[in-house]
Amino acid sequence: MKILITNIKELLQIREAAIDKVSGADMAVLPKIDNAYLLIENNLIADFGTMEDCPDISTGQVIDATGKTVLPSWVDSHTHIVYAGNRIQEFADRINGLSYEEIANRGGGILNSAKKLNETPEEEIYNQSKLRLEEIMQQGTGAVEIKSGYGLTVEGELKMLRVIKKLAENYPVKIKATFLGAHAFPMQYKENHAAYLDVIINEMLPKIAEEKLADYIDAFLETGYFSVEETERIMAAGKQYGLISKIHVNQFTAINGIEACVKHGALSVDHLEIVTDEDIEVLKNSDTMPVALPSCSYFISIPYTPARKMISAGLPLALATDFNPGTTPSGNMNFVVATACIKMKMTPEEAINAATINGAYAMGISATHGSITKGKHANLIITKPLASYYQLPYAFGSNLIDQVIIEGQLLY
Ligand SMILES: N=CN[C@@H](CCC(=O)O)C(=O)O
Ligand SMILES: [Zn+2]
Repeated sequence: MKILITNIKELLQIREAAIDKVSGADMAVLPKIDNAYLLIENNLIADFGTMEDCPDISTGQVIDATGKTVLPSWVDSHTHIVYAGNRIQEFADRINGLSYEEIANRGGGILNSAKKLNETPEEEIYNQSKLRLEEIMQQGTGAVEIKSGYGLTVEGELKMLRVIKKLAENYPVKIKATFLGAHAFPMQYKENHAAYLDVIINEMLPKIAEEKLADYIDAFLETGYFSVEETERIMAAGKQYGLISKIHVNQFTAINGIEACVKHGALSVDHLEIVTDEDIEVLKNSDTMPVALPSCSYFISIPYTPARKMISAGLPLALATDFNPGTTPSGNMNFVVATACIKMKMTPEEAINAATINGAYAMGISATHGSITKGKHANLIITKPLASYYQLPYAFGSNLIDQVIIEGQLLY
């Protein structure tokens, strides 16, 4: 099946030669073709160029994109979209003055979601989660990483990962699964961390590996959650089963966690609301992708990742949503891109690079996703008519997406 998109006003993020990520000053460069066409064949990007060279196709579908922008679909490399129920009461509690930490200390937060998850049947969790997946696909996300971490029991974690597997089987969107058993200590292990690490390493991990349910491993490396040493044990154990780490770190405090993550070859370090000069130095000499989650900063009123400082130091940066019931009940990558421009002072070019090719790197899929490159998967956003692509972050509250193509399939 062929799809030919013609008269594209601006075709963004074209990369003739495949690249895996962009860093530092290169993040400000977003190559594009004006008045372009793009040809899809067998769900892959077969060709693209200026309209002067546009081929005729005798079979297939032609989409006229006059006035519209076409770009790679968003790659959301950090989400928790599989969960049960909601945390609306905690939202109200925060408005009334409680902090995220105070709510967690009262048994709310992650443990609240874990209780709900363990009480809810797998099919019901699937039905709730698929609505969130459908929503983000319509908002232009073509690839998404989904974490476990609301089970915190062997059965609960397996249940979440099975739901993620079923979503991956039933939807065209590219999904990677991350095991996050080390998301919080269940109440009964608060005073016995070693015993819960034993459950993660010796009970959960072997079963997850046996059923091939996870691609990556994660931990919440944070004061009051998992220490540097505990996270190092998790990363090392994951590696034994072929799971590279992607770690929650530096959300509230900087405790030299990034250095440990880099030492263990983490694919990404995520959150980074608090970043020290030493953290930046460590990241400079690594292949680890820093990932910022601006909707989380927005929703719980914590600092934004210091993007300007990091990019000026020559680092790459990826953007993701963190879609979860507690700190970010939104999976809208359009809002993330806009907020990165508005609050983190990233340019539109930097933000789009961060939400496409660098997101793909943070998911381990930049060989196949994240740019307009011949042979890559046809995951595309076709916008409504725009004055220029700057309108995407500028009109931050508008839905500017007209059509979405995921793995060669036109969604609507
Ligand atoms: N910080 C740790 N985990 C999630 C929040 C989880 C929750 O509150 O449910 C996050 O990335 O923000
Ligand atoms: Zn998260």
